[in-house]
Amino acid sequence: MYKNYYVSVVIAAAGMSNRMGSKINKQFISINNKPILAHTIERFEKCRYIDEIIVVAKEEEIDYCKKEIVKRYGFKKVVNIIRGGRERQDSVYNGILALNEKSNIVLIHDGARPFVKVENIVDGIKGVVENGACVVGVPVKDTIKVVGENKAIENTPQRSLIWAAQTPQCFWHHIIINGYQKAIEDNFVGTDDSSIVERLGYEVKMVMGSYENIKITTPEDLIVAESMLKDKDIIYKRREFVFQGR
Ligand SMILES: Nc1ccn([C@@H]2O[C@H](COP(=O)(O)OP(=O)(O)OP(=O)(O)O)[C@@H](O)[C@H]2O)c(=O)n1
Ligand SMILES: C[C@](O)(CO)[C@H](O)COP(=O)(O)O
Repeated sequence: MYKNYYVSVVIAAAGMSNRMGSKINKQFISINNKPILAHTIERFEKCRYIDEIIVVAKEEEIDYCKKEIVKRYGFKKVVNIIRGGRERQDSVYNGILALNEKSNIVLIHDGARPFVKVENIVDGIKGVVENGACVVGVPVKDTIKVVGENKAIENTPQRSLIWAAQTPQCFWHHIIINGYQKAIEDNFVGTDDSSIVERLGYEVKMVMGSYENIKITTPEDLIVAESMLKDKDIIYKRREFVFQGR
C-alpha cells in the first residue's frame, strides 16, 4: 500500500537517562531478557513499509549498539548508527541528516518506547500520506493543571482537548527538514518534533496511539514494562474490556 514511498525511521537513543538514575544507558537495560532498544527496533523491523532505520547513539556507545544490538539480534533494516547531540533535538537532527536520499517519509521515535505497535506505525505513515504530518498520541486520563509560581494553579484546560504526544512523530521529508533548519536558525528548542514544525504553520494531525506505548523514563516504568511483557496475553485477551478512548 505504501510501497511507493521510501520510509525512514530515526530512533533517538542518545540520552543521559538521568531520571532513570541507572549506571548504564536505560535503553540497554533488559526487559524480559532483551535490551529495551532491541525491543524498540524489532517493532520497526516487523513493519513491512519501513525501508531504513537510523539509530542515534552516544559516540562511546556506537560500537556496543553495532555489536550487542544490531548484530546480535540480526536487524537488517538498521543502515547506520549516528552520533547523538546534547539535546534530543540535536540527536534527531543528526539522524535526519544521515537519511537515504530517496527518503520521503520520516518517522521519529524514542529508543525508550519499546511497546509501539506495528498498527500505530502504519497509522503514522497513513497520517503523512493523508495530511503531511502527524503525531501518535492518546487522550489524557488525568485532569491537567497549568501551575505557576508558588505552585498556584493558574487554569484547568478542558480535558477533552488534551492529548499526550507519543512517538512516532511522522512527516514528509521536506517538512521535517524545513522545521529543523528553521529551529536552528531561530535557536528554538522544543520537547518534541511536532512543535518544531507546528511553529512554522504546518498542520499536524493527532493519530490515536496506544496507552501501552509508554516512554521508559523512571525506575517504576521498568516494573510496568516487565509486567506488560510477561502478561501480554492477559492484556490482549482483556482488550475488549479496556477503555481505549474517552
Ligand atoms: N540528547 C539526547 C536526549 C534524548 N535522546 C533520546 O530521546 C528519547 C526521549 O528522551 P528521554 O526519555 O527524556 O531520555 P533521556 O534524555 O535519556 O532522559 P533524562 O531526561 O531522564 O536524562 C530517549 O530515547 C533518549 O535516549 C537522545 O537521543 N539524545
Ligand atoms: C518526544 C516525546 O517522547 C513526546 O512525548 C517527549 O517529548 C520526549 O521528551 P523528553 O523530555 O526527552 O522526555
